[in-house]
Amino acid sequence: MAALSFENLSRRFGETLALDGVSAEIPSGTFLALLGPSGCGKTTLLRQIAGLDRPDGGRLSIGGQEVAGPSCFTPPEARGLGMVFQSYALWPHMSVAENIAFGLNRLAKPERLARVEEALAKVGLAALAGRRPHQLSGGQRQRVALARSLAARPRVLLLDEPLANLDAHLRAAMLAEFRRIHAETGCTMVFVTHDQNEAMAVADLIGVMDRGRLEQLAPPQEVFERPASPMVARFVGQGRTLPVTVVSAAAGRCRIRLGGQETTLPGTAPPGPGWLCVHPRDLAHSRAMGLPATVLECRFEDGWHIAQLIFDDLPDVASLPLRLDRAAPRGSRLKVVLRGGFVLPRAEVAPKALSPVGRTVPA
Ligand SMILES: Nc1ncnc2c1ncn2[C@@H]1O[C@H](COP(=O)(O)OP(=O)(O)OP(=O)(O)O)[C@@H](O)[C@H]1O
Repeated sequence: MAALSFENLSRRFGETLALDGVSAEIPSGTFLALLGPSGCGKTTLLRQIAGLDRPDGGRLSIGGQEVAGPSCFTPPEARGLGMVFQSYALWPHMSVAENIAFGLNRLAKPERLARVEEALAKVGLAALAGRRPHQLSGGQRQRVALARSLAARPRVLLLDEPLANLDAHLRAAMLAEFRRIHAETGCTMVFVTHDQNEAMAVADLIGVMDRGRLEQLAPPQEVFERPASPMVARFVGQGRTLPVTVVSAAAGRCRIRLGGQETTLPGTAPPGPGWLCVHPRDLAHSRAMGLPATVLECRFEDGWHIAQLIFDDLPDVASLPLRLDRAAPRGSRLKVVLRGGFVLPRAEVAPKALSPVGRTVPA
């Protein structure tokens, strides 16, 4: 159990700034998930915490102790961390219990055996202690790897895509397991994943990264509902950003004009150009008034009919998805109302790119 502190942490690989001045305070006992597009720096940050790599600048502290900085570097083995990778790295010639005991040689035998027993019980594998890794399923091997890390009672547990090799059902089961173990141990956990749903389901805090920067650090719901930047809005939960005009703003609410209609939504934008950040749940089919649109296509997904719509009065928007109870034929006409969204400031920028369907897309 230890807090993590990053102070202007940077790491460069040639031309690539893999970490670009990352600063954050992660309270002890947090379950932190790092999210972001491929190459944004998640693994680089995890490796810095682990001590597998040195920063070029800035400081990193674990439990209030500086472990990396201009004049200090604590090696991985002295940081009190556990790591679980997507490759479980178990010794094939050792039993489950021996694999878990492997890193505990410094302890007296009775203490070692007690730790192994406790760790096996925590991950629900007590009955399989004598088996070899090849006699286990993928999920069971993952549990052994987790038990091995837990047995050392780490201050911080680092999980690098730990579920990547498991099928969907096992992933869900292991996620629940991580959450339970986190609650039981109070261990600070840092979880790197490509899967947003996974991150949202388990984490107390989500760190969204982009091009080496920490764009937002906040609880899952806040990242979803109050994105700190257009990048976060687009990256999380199939979010979209629509160019709007902010007519007025006060007390955390913005009056916006969209497609000739005005509405008031939460946001941080001053009057002028804005981005309206929306998720599919923010759009609803309306029988009365709303923005007129045409159905481009409709498909069945996750129990919904998802219609892709082109809006008459939003020429700068390529198409937006709308959840419907019933299928809507291509070319049919609908009206759509906004049920939510968040408004961010928009800097006047760059020429707009052409989308594949020939409509302009917001930059
Ligand atoms: N050892 C290295 N040498 C050169 N470039 C590196 C090295 N390690 C990472 N990079 C670069 O640094 C950037 C960040 O990489 P990193 O592995 O941290 O990204 P990531 O967010 O974990 O990506 P992914 O989701 O694809 O695993 C990338 O552009 C990557 O190519």
